[in-house]
Amino acid sequence: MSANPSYLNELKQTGDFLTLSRNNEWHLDAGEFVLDNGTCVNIHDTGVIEFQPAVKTSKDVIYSSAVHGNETAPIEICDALIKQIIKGELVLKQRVLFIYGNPQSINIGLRFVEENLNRLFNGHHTVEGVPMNNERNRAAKLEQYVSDFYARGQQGSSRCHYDLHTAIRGSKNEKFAVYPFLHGKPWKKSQLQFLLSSGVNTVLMMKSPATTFSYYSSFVHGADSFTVELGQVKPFGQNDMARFEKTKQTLTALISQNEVKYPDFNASEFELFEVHRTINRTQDDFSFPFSDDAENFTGFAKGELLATDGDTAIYADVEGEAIIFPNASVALGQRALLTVIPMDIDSNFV
Ligand SMILES: O=C(O)CCC(=O)N[C@@H](CCC(=O)O)C(=O)O
Ligand SMILES: [Zn+2]
Repeated sequence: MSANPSYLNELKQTGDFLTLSRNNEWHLDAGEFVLDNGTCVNIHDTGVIEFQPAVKTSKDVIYSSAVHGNETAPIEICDALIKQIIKGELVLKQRVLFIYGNPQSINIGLRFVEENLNRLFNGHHTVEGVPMNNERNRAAKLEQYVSDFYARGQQGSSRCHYDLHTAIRGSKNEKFAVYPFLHGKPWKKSQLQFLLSSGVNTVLMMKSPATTFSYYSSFVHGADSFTVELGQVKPFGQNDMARFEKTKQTLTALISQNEVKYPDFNASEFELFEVHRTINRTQDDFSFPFSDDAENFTGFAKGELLATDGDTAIYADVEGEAIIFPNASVALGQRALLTVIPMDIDSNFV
């Protein structure tokens, strides 16, 4: 590590960590400085910047975006927050680590470069017989940055990680979150209240382990961790940022206040779904019977065709089985579709 990398002066002036990361697609020398308000700024790598306020903190917060490079709204939100912090306009009360997952994929305006980064976490980056590539190396490093960040936190601090995305398709429920599989541990009403305050009233409960960034932080670090879908993919400049104001305010409050009070939990304010099944693409010849305009959360009647995988036709097996993240172009063996069904609030909530 260079004690004083040449980019520091400009970063202090502009706060533009996004451009710095985009100009250094896979590596940036580490650097550090202290803001006038006492907050320590640590740049760990390209796209990875940590802020440690001088005060005693109680939360270790991670905001990630650009795990998929074409999902720009979350990148714009994080860019604005980072600039405000570096310029001293937003004063922190909590530790926060911002991550731009895949800077090169931002530059090419695509979901990924060689391989979907969000299928490589929880150790899946390193598999015997599978050659490493930039995304596999990046997933391994991001896991390490997350581990180090949580390890340096105060004893007893609460841990959270919001991995911010946008969906490829339009969605009947514009914003929604994926609650990773908790292996039987209860879901938290306080987290649902945080999501509601962010403008997210729809949550999908996963039923099995995953290779996603949010599952990794949840499973390995016990963080309250979510994939948060904030609308539909759009190029930079075409996002209606007014639609993300509640999200930005709630993310801001979490890191700039000692304790945030949310209204009491009221089940009627949420739409909760459980994952009914995951349909993987196993054949080159994989297709959906519906158009690219079909939105996430579109329900199908029992017996209707959902997908064709080679010679296998897959039909809805319950009334109202609804589609999430249909993508016929995924790599063989990967998830091409999730289906969900409505879920009641039951005793597995605390
Ligand atoms: O709209 C789509 O098809 C994908 C949007 C997206 O990137 N979603 C995440 C969800 C991760 C999770 O299941 O927690 C992904 O597919 O990686
Ligand atoms: Zn995504």
